[in-house]
Amino acid sequence: MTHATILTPAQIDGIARRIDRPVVLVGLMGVGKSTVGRRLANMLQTDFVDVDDEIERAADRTISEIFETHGEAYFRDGERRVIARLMDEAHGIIATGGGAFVDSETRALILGQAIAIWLDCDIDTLVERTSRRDNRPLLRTGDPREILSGLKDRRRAAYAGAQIHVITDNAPHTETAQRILEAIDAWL
Ligand SMILES: Nc1ncnc2c1ncn2[C@@H]1O[C@H](COP(=O)(O)OP(=O)(O)O)[C@@H](O)[C@H]1O
Ligand SMILES: O=C(O)C1=C[C@@H](OP(=O)(O)O)[C@@H](O)[C@H](O)C1
Ligand SMILES: [Mg+2]
Repeated sequence: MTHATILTPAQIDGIARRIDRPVVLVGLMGVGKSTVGRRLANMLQTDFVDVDDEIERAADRTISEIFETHGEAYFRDGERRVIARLMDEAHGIIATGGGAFVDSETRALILGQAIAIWLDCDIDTLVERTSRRDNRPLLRTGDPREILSGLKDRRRAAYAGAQIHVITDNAPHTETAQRILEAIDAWL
């Protein structure tokens, strides 16, 4: 289904001026947090930060290397620290990694200081999108579809804590970014 609404530059500008907090994208691997987040920041002419990129930069290692060398718990500690710092400094659009909002401390921090958007789409789409790159260590431990389905069940309650829920399905990046803006506009 196509979504007919196209926001005009003036409408986008109007929404941008009303956004008084950072916007944090949460949801499963492959839903589009990193790529749609960047598009959204471009549209709003604001800054974009990807938490995974910040962790990689701080550790001078890729996410896969961090998982291999130090394990997931170490990665989660870094993730918690990076988000706490970003919430202090924060503005603009922040893409989290899929597990970040599951941590209750991180979730509370984000909900207190930002607008959390849960991006959500069907498992088939997530499986297809995450198969394009081999950069998600959690999906290497078994069948990606089973892993993603299990994570969806286990994480749903945490993601549902976000103030805004946007179902993206197969809409292209720009359309998804526009839907997010419309949802923020309706929520503010
Ligand atoms: N709405 C979309 N339409 C088409 N492709 C998308 C969409 N969202 C994400 N993708 C693609 O799926 C892959 C994973 O997206 P990414 O933004 O890295 O997801 P996340 O950060 O949520 O794991 C990328 O190849 C990206 O271009
Ligand atoms: O869901 C998760 O636990 C993870 C998601 C990844 O980010 P994306 O959601 O951007 O793929 C990355 O943080 C890490 O591989 C763990
Ligand atoms: Mg990402």
